[in-house]
Amino acid sequence: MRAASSRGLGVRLVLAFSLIAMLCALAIAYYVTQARQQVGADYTALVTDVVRAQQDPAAMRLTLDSLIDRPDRIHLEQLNDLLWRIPRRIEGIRLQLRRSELAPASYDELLDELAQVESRLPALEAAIDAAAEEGLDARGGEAILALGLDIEEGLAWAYSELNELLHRASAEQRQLMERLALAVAVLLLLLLVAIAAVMRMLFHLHRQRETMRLQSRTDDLTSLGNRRWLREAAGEAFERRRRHGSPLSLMLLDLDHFKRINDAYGHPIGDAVLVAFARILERQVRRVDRVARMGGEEFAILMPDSDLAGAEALAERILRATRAMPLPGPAAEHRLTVSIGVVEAEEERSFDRLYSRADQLLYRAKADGRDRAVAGHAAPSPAGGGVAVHQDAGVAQHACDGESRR
Ligand SMILES: Nc1nc2c(ncn2[C@@H]2O[C@H](COP(=O)(O)OP(=O)(O)OP(=O)(O)O)[C@@H](O)[C@H]2O)c(=O)[nH]1
Repeated sequence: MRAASSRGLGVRLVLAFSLIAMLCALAIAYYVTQARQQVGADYTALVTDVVRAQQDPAAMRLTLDSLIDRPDRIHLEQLNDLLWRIPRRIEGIRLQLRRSELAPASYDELLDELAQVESRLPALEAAIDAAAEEGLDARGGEAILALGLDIEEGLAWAYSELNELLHRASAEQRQLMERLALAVAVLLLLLLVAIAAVMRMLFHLHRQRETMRLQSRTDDLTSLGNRRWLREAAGEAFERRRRHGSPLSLMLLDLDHFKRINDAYGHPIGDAVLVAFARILERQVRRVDRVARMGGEEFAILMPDSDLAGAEALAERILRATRAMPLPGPAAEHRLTVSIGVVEAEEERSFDRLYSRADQLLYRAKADGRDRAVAGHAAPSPAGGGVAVHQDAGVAQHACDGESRR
């Protein structure tokens, strides 16, 4: 009974713990994935734009070189295209930087440089327009080259610094997120450990309570159930009888002249006899029967699904087994006998009333000479003194056997 309920709680605790552990594992996995994706996505977009923008100074340098080598209208147009594209790129990067998590102090200088580049663009644009209208002479070419190189240099420096800043920030943020993820994982792990400890404690408490409950229902000497345990078992048996109408019998057993064993061989031998008798009873009964020590040298057997005839048959076997029972140590020569009262539940609905009837029959068995079972119906006699007893023939025969052995 104890093992089953402890196992039930154990299974429930393990299931609950597994569920919590699974949820924690899912939460960690989700958090780490999200954190990584988030960081990567933010800087990837900005870095991509910066890398694209870095092509502008390179293109500017190339176009200027081509223009100097071979002054041609097409190079002027290419420069014009660049002048149209550069401010848009700068504006896009400026917006993204301001929206980013980067500290403004880390990129303000770079934005200043880009602003200066932007401020130089109209001059270059004017020089290109002039060259386009009036033709490119040596002075115009030098002016375009000087202005263009200035812009190219500013852009190249600003974008390269920006690129480095983004890589550094990205690496730092990734590291930070990894540390955060680790911290969360450790916290969750600690939480799991705490939950496991609480569950373990609950499980132990439950087992302890079960053990105490069991101890309070167990007879220390024989390890049989005690009176309280039998009363509870009887409650269930009466309930089953009420629901299914199945028979229910009770047998009370009291060892005969047990005091003599104690007096002759000492209390420890008396204890050993009680234990040996308990084992005899356990061997004789069915699995559904409930054997208890009611106290002293008195025992009881509750027999669910057993009518009076079945109970008498069991009493008969017990009488025989008790007589044949070898007693321990110095008491080996001594023969033990037992007196038994057997009843089947009738109108009564409580254990106490059933017990009281069985006790009356046990009393009769003792009074009639011991080493016998008296079974049947016992009720206060009309005169109010004794008990009315129906005896089964077989059991009555044993009573005679018992008498003849004296
Ligand atoms: N060794 C031992 N003796 C016990 C225990 N509990 C009760 N007894 C003894 O059992 C004896 C019961 O004596 P009685 O009530 O006179 O009954 P009896 O000698 O069996 O005589 P009848 O019942 O009339 O046949 C007493 O000596 C108690 O001390 C126990 O746990 N161990």
